[in-house]
Amino acid sequence: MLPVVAAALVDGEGRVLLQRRPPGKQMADLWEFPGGKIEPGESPEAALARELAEELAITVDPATAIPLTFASAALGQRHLLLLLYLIRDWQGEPRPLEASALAWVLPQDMHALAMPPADVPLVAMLERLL
Ligand SMILES: Nc1nc2c([nH]c(=O)n2[C@@H]2O[C@H](COP(=O)(O)OP(=O)(O)OP(=O)(O)O)[C@@H](O)[C@H]2O)c(=O)[nH]1
Repeated sequence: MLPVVAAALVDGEGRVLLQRRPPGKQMADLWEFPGGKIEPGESPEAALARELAEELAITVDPATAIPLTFASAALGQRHLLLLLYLIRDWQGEPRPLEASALAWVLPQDMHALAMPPADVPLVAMLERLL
């Protein structure tokens, strides 16, 4: 089981921040929610704040991360459990420290982007929940 946290960072216009995975990595060039693997002993919320600092250079208070939905999907030989949190408040301007690009996208417009298979049901949930 691979536990992963990811963030739906939502701006005042209901757009969600996506980042593009860089060339050379697994699932290169796909658009994903910022986030990553939970380290042993780490809470999901702490992992989320750490990943957002590492990937986007923003500061998030773990207590303000709102559990939104999750995805459960096979990922190679492993099984991915992706916990998606809603984040409406952060400090700093997101910068693509690890991604090749960032984009603010309405959920309804995400269908036009190539995303990991596990994210497809998450997009459908965002359309209904945001
Ligand atoms: N952050 C993120 N990861 C996702 C999404 N959808 C999805 O299948 N994943 C998968 O969940 C895992 C996330 O872990 P990660 O971001 O630390 O993985 P990575 O390969 O980029 O980092 P690594 O080099 O440290 O292993 C990856 O296998 C990634 O492909 C998503 O929307 N956001």
